[in-house]
Amino acid sequence: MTWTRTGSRTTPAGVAQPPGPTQPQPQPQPQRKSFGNLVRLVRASLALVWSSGPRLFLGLLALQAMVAGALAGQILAVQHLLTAILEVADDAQAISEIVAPVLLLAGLTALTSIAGGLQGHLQRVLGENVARAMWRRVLDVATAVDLRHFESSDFHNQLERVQSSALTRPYQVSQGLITLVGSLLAGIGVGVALAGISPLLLPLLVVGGLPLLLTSRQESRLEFAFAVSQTPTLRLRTYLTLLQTGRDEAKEVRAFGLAPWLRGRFDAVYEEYLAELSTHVRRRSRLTAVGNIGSAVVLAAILLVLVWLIGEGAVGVAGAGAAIVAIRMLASQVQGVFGGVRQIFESGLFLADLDVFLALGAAQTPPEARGPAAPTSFGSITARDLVFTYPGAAAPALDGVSIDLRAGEVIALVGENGSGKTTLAKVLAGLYDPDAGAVAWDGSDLREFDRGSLRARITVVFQDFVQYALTATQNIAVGRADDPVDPERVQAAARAAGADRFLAGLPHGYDTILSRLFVGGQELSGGQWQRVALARAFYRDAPLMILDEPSASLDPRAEHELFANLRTVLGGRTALFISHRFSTVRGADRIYVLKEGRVVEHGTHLELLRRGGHYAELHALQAEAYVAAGEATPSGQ
Ligand SMILES: Nc1ncnc2c1ncn2[C@@H]1O[C@H](COP(=O)(O)OP(=O)(O)OP(=O)(O)O)[C@@H](O)[C@H]1O
Repeated sequence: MTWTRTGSRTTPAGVAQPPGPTQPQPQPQPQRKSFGNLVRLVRASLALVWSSGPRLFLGLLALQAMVAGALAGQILAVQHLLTAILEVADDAQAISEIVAPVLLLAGLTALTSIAGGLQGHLQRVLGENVARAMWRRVLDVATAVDLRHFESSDFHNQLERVQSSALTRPYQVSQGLITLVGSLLAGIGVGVALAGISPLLLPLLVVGGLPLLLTSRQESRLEFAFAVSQTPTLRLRTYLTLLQTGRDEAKEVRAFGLAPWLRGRFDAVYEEYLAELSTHVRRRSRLTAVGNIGSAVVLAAILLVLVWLIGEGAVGVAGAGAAIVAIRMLASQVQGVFGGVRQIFESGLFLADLDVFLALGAAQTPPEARGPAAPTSFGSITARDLVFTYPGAAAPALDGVSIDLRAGEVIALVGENGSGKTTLAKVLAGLYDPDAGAVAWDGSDLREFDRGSLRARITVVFQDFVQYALTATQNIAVGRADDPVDPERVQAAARAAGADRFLAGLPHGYDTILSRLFVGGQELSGGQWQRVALARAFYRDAPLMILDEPSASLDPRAEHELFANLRTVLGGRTALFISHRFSTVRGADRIYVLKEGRVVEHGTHLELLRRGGHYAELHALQAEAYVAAGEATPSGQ
């Protein structure tokens, strides 16, 4: 569904294009809405609401029509009641005449209230249905967009606005429309009743709503501009809240005594927001006051006209009483109509924002253009002249990198912090497309293959792998989330990663939840978690395995076992691993040494040592630490 084209680039063919991940996203502006845009917006919103709950939607419309009829009926009942009361004043015998209008008035009032309550319940359920439909779309986009978007603060601001403001808007458009139609129906009903008393009053009442319409359009623009300007502040506030309430952060906040400092920043950010909010609310209140004063002036004029009509004898006393009730009712219906228009207009501004976000998903490669499935195996992988720059970064993280992997090889990447190892791993895994250069499997560029199938052929263990608050089995089996869980393969993967023994010893074995966040959950140590992450990678069973510092948290014995058995466990699969420990790197078939985004050397451990370059220098620094005087052996040799 396309809402509007605000803020996005438009091709000559008129197709909305979202900004690329490396381009700064345009700051959304409150746009003037053309009538055509509003009609498109209303149509798209209605289609969404209809598809989310047609029966609920029809039910709401029926209730709205019922309320309209009941309101008109109330005016007539009031007029009859007043007439009957005046008759009783003249003739006490006429008291029985009062019963019918009283019962009618009571019945219609009850009907209006019951229908109103029911409407509230239906709206709640329908609103949730629509929200679910919108969540699906937003999550589809959030999980499919290029990883680079997540490096951009503009993207996060937009995502925040979509989640906090835009998701409920399609429903609000429909709700605004229902209110508008309902108020219009009720207004017509009451208007007809009022016209029967005095037709002169009708046009005056409609004019009474105009000041509100004019000011509420301005209010909508103010609201949207405020939401956009406050997104970064609100995100910072949420982040500061997380630091003070998060489980992982709690220990460091205490250890460093950060609470007062964090609270200070939190208060300052909140203070800033509250100050902006006060200014915004003052502006809105001024507009609301102007609109309402305008309406009140018109209403006073109408009442004066009514008094004049009574004086002229054009309206009787009962008619005047009923007219006063009708005027009140009609005034609120007119307000309802204009309120509905305002709601649609305001939602439109937010939906334009949502539209740009959803267009990011539309920019993903469509299924028919995804290319062939990646081959199930390869003879060689070649990366040539890779260049990659993170969005907003001044210098490239990879600057002309070339490496080769042959099937069955174990390749190591080494280099100082920030030299580009992890970035290279992500490009080789197809998570980032290089800005220049290419990665090819047996000569075919990775970009030619269907992304999903390519990812199925690669397994990656990141430095900051995810610790799922799921059972041990699920933590491993998410390695192949699309397949049914195979408990035997889960255990085999755990054995290969050295995780089998401690997982089997947990209170519920492999069914234990690996987090204390949930009842019966159990916490693991950092090294144990790393083995679980390795087991997940082994379970995935892909021909290429990329391991980013897989032994950083392992004890020396576990690390030794992992690398001593690596080739057996790999069973002919190709592995690329990143490590800072030369004891683990030395067994690799080939080592690539990165420095400032470039490969400066490559070869076997011995070749690189003999060369006496960067690798030999780093190796010597690490070796020195072990052979410092008096630490070499227990005997001091
Ligand atoms: N998400 C990111 N956004 C912007 N720049 C990044 C991002 N991640 C890394 N960088 C930058 O890219 C460069 C290479 O980072 P990379 O993580 O690839 O280094 P590395 O060799 O893996 O480092 P380490 O040994 O510390 O893990 C660094 O200058 C880093 O600051």
